[in-house]
Amino acid sequence: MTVLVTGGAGYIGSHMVLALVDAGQDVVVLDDLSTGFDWLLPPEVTLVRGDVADADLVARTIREHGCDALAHFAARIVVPDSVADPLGYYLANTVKTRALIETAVRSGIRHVIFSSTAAVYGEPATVPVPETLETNPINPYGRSKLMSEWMIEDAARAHGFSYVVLRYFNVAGADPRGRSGQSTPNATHLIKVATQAALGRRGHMDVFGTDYPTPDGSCLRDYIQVSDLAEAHRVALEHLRAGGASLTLNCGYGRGYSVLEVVDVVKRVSGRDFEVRLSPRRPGDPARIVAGSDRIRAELGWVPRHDDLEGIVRQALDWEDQLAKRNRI
Ligand SMILES: NC(=O)c1ccc[n+]([C@@H]2O[C@H](COP(=O)([O-])OP(=O)(O)OC[C@H]3O[C@@H](n4cnc5c(N)ncnc54)[C@H](O)[C@@H]3O)[C@@H](O)[C@H]2O)c1
Ligand SMILES: O=c1ccn([C@@H]2O[C@H](COP(=O)(O)OP(=O)(O)O[C@H]3O[C@H](CO)[C@H](O)[C@H](O)[C@H]3O)[C@@H](O)[C@H]2O)c(=O)[nH]1
Repeated sequence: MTVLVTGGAGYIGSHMVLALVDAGQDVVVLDDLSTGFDWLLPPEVTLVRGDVADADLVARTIREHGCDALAHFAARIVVPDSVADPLGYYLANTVKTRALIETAVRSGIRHVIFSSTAAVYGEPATVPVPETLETNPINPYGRSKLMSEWMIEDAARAHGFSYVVLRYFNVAGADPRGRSGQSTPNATHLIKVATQAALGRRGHMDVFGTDYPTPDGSCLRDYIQVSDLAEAHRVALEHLRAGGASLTLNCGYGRGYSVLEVVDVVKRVSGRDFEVRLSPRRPGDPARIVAGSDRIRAELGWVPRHDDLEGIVRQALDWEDQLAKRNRI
């Protein structure tokens, strides 16, 4: 029984690959390397380079590797880009997911784990957000992912596979053993940007919006450490393979930090000061989003081990050192 991991050469997918390999499981990665890196993968893992919408390639990969499960990470992920290029996002995240699920159904995949997002909730009136809250995405990225959730639910009902949809909140940090981390040179994620500023790899950073209805005026987010998230996938897969029911689960810790608080933590942990510009709001950003995390703990027995913002920032800084040592910046 092998797991097909799409987007496995990316930031989060590569941590899932490590979690599976550490647990002694067989994995094959399908990735077009558009934003991923083959050097993030452990040597024992096969990388098939190609597109998730290439039905022949996907069917052949599933057949040749004897895959029973699919973990679908491949996507475009930047909220403001999705506002600028909605049709590109619907193609990458919705149309291609439809094609992939069709091939998976035809090829006999039994279990699907799907990377969804807190962006499906949009601008919730209260936080933390339970999974039962009505979805109401406010940007094309969130809409593109919500449509995929619906397709997976409908296809599972019609074709008899089981699924876990995981709605990630803000993913951060790196593998504690230094094997992977956020490696995109022009990444837009807050903790990556702030650590690059701390290390002098950027001249300054911007805080996008200080007039939000939050305690300090900057946006609130729930930062989940990437190996804790990978572990959630591993236990979700175990649940499905044991015959467990399909589920939709938030992945977060249930506590929000503001952008300004995160910047302070990066300054404190790195011991470096850097220029922070208070800039206008970025399009598509909700003011605050924090996970209700009771359901994943109850349903999967998931126990996070890295719920500590300082530790997450330290891992992100350590990974930047690794990138420099490996000449990857
Ligand atoms: N990073 C976050 O904070 C966050 C939050 C919520 C949800 N997610 C979701 O998690 C998933 C992974 O995100 P990430 O942060 O690791 O991004 P990433 O860009 O590092 O990884 C995406 C991977 O998918 C590959 N890919 C993209 N399109 C492909 C295609 N058509 N065919 C084959 N491979 C393709 C890329 O090369 C890359 O390796 C995405 O589905 C994203 O929507 C991420
Ligand atoms: O240089 C920066 C980068 C970000 N931010 C702010 O920091 C917060 C977090 O921004 P990120 O870009 O790190 O993350 P997002 O909240 O926009 O989105 C992330 O989390 C979402 C779920 O909450 C989605 O799933 C998405 O894929 C993922 O990128 C936002 O308020 C953003 O405006 C800054 O102020 N300056």
